[in-house]
Amino acid sequence: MGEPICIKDFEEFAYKTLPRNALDYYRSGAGQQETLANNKRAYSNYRIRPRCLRNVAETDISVTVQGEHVSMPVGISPTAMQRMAHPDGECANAKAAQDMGTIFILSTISTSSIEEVAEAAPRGIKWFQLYIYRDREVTRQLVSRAEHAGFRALVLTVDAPFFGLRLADIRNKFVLPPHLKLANFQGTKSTDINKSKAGSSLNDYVNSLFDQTIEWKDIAWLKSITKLPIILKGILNFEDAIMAADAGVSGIIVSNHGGRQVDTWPASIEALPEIVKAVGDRVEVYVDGGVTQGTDVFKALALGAKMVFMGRPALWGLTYAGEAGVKKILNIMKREFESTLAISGCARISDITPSMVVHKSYYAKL
Ligand SMILES: Cc1cc2nc3c(=O)[nH]c(=O)nc-3n(C[C@H](O)[C@H](O)[C@H](O)COP(=O)(O)O)c2cc1C
Ligand SMILES: CCCCCCC(=O)C(=O)O
Repeated sequence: MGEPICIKDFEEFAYKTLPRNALDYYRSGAGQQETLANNKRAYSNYRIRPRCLRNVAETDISVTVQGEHVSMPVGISPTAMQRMAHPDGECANAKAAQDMGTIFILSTISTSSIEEVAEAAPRGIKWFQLYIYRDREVTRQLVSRAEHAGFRALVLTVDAPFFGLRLADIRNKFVLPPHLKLANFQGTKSTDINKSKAGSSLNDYVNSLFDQTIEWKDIAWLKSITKLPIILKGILNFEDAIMAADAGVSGIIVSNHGGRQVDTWPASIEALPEIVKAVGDRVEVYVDGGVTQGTDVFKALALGAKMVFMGRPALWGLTYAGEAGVKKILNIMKREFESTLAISGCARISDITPSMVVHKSYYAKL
């Protein structure tokens, strides 16, 4: 293969290179993986209706997110255990995002610690993704460490009280390779996913340590222990979006967890419009899942997202060349989005209007 020039090229490289245990963990969706496939396919159900003769000589793709200047509306979603893709793992990913001026979200389940990532990318806009542990002291400490390390927001994942059934991980009896650790928990029982079990060790980990009792009232608890803005990740309908806004969160990531939790949940882009309609002006709305092209970014923004995030593409970039690989991925997305924007008649993001993206049925009806 020559130099990769689109996200699919990086994916193909990773599929040929990564060990089976890691590749299957990264690529899998839940069940028969319909939602996983649909996340991508659903973008093809939308068409861009371009405008012309609108002076696009100079383009600006920067955006303000949670009050901060971000160079492009594409950031990096939290994905666990990135050192299986590259020895520098999350540190390399965060550095690439810093260099590109965009947001990096660190997973609780990372193989580089909060402090290591902060040291690697001190100037980057970093958000910390939080899972709430039954042991609230563990949770409290994660929050406090993220605050001290300069993370600027907490992303509370609300779609994973239990772990989705990912068949390949169960068949492979997934274990984290012995040279790697869950770096935020050195020396505690929360590190224990290196040992072989009957099925995937991930299911055991989540089911025994995450707090399945959390409810809307726990958002108030989280707010009481932090000053950071709270963003809920994993909302897929307007009812929950309204409750999130009522609970005083600062943002929502419309997400089905990359199709990894329950198969046949809607594609994220399908769920986005009803959420934007319900809460668009009250909280910032972002989306992830299946974003692999600049045209996807344009569509998501026209449908009301402020920003999109990508999970797996960054893992494929890491696999290819660590920090440089993720930078290449982000540069490709930047170039593709700039090209889509300008050639469709927009010089800046505020020029994108809802009427510029329609469901494909619009044309069937004409
Ligand atoms: C390998 C992998 C690990 C993930 N780990 C986490 C995690 O630790 N926390 C979380 O909130 N979401 C996690 N996610 C979900 C991502 O944050 C994101 O929602 C999803 O990957 C977006 O879809 P995409 O991969 O098609 O871009 C993970 C996804 C993948 C693929
Ligand atoms: C060790 C448990 C892994 C938990 C969560 C990681 C994740 O969210 C995923 O989708 O995988």
